[in-house]
Amino acid sequence: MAQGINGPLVMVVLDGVGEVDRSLGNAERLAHMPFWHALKRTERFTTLRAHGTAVGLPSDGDMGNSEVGHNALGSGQIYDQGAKLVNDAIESGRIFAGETWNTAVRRVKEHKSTLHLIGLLSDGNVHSHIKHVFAMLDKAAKEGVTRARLHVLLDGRDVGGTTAQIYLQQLEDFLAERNKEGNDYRIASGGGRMVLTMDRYEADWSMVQRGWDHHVHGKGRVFPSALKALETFREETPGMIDQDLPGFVIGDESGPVGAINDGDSVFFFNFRGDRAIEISRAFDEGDDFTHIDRGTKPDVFYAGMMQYDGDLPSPNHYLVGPPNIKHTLTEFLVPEKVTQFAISETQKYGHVTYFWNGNRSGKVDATIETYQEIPSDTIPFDQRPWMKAAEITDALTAAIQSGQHRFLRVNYANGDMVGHTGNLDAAITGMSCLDLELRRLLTAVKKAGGVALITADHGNCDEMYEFDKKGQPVKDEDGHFKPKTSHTLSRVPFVLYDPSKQVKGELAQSKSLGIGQVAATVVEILGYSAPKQWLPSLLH
Ligand SMILES: O=C(O)[C@H](O)COP(=O)(O)O
Ligand SMILES: [Mn+2]
Ligand SMILES: [Mn+2]
Repeated sequence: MAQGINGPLVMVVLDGVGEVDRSLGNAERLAHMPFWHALKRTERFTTLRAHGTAVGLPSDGDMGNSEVGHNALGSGQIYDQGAKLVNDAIESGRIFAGETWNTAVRRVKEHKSTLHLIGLLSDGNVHSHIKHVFAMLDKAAKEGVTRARLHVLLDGRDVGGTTAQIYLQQLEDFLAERNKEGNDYRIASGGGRMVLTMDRYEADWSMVQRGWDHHVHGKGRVFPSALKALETFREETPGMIDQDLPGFVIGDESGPVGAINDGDSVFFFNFRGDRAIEISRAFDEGDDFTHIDRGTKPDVFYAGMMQYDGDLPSPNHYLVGPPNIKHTLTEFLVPEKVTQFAISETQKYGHVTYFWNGNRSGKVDATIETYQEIPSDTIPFDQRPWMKAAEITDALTAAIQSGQHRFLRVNYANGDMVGHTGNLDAAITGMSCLDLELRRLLTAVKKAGGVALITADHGNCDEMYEFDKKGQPVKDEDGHFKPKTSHTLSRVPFVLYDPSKQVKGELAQSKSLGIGQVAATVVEILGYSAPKQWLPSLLH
C-alpha cells in the first residue's frame, strides 16, 4: 500500500479560468474573490501552459479547449489531437484513401445523389476547421461528385462573436469556383451552434431536433441564401452573437434546395466529439432511438470526421482515427484500488468523465468509480451565472464526508460557460459565486485531513474583451470594448492546498510547465511513482 496523504485528494478544475495579470476585462480579477485570491498568495502556487503544442494542438496560436485540456489532465501525456490528426490525414491524402470516403463517394455517384457536409463553419480549430471542408469538397469535385449540399452551424464561440459573414462569404466564393466547373454545390441549411444540432451530454435534445428538421427535412424559415438569412437576422436582432442565431433553410420556388434523401451520403465534419455524438446517433441508430422525432428517416451513408466515442462506439463510420489515449490516470489508479469520484453539472459532466478518460464514456471499474451529474439549467448562462456551483459543492462535500473516495475530481463550469456569453458582468457574478464554493469545499477538505489541487483546463473569462496584438483593447464603432466569447491563450493557475502540511516539496516554477504534468503530481501525492510514459510531476 502506498503511503501518500492521510485524507482524500480533491482535484478541482475551474473550467475556463486563465491566470492573467491584467484587470481590464478579466472576470477572475474583477470578481469579489477574497478567498481564492488569498489562496494564490498563501498556498503553494504556480502557473501552467494550457494551449497550443502543450496540449497537442497544431501550433501555439491555437487556444486551449476542454477536450484537449481534460485529455492532458486525465492522461498525463500529450497526444496529437483531432485538429492535427485531420490536418495530417489530409496532407498525406490518407483521409481520402480509406473505405469511408470511398464508400460515400461511390454511393453518391451510383445513385446520382447528393453529398452532404454538416458541421461548424469557422477556423476556430476547436470542433472543426473550414479548410477541412474545402479539402473535402475539392476532392469530391475531382472524383466526379457533381452535387453537394452544405449545412453550416454558425460559430461566434470559438471565433469572434459576430464573424459568421466572413466564413459564409469564404464558403460561397469557394462554391462559386467549384460551380464554374459544372458542379451544383450549395449551402442548404444552418443556424447558430447553440440553437441547432450541437448539443452535448444530452443537455437539450431539442437542439438536435431543430438541427434534424432543418438539415434533413429542409423544414425551417426559408431564405434565398445564407448571407441573406444572416443579413435579416442582424436587422431583426441587432447585437445577437452568431452562436445564438436561429435556424434557416435555403429554398426556391420548388422547395428546400438540400433536404437529405435516400441514397445520399452525409459527412459530419467536426473532429471533436462532445457536440457531435447526439446528431451522429440520430443518423446511425435504429427504430429504438426516441430522443427526437426523426419523421421519415432517409437511408443514407453517414460518417463522422472522427470516431467521437470509443466506448459507445460512435459513429459507425469515420474518416480519421482518434488519438489513441492510453495509460490514463484512471487506468493507473483502478488496479491500485484507489476509489474515485467524479462530479460536474451536465454541461461539463463528460469533461470529467469522457474527456478525462481519453474520450471513452464507460468506466474502467464501476465498483470503485462513482460518477455524479447535476442537471444544468437550459437557459443562457448569463441569466444564471451561478450555474449549479452550489449544488455541485453540496454533493461533493457529501462525497468527501462519506469517506468512501480517495481521489475526487470536479469541474466548475462558470468561468467557461458564462465566459462564452461575452457578458463581463455576468462572468464577474459567476466567478464571485465560485469564491464561496471554493471556501466551502476546502473547508470540507481540511476537515477530512485531505489535500486539494486547483487548476483550469484553459482560459476564457480572463479575457472578456478582444485585445489586439499589442495588448490594446479593441473597440467597436460606438467606442465600446468588443466582447470576446472564445477561449484564450492564457496560462492557468495551479494551487496546492495542503492545510495540514502533508505534501513535501515545492512546486516547479518555469515557463515550460504544462497541464499535462498534473496527473503525475496527483499520483505522487497519493504515494505512487508515476508511470514512465507520463510527463514529470510539478513537485520537486
Ligand atoms: O463547445 C464549446 O462550448 C466551445 O466550443 C468550447 O468550449 P469547451 O472546450 O470549454 O467545452
Ligand atoms: Mn473547458
Ligand atoms: Mn469553453
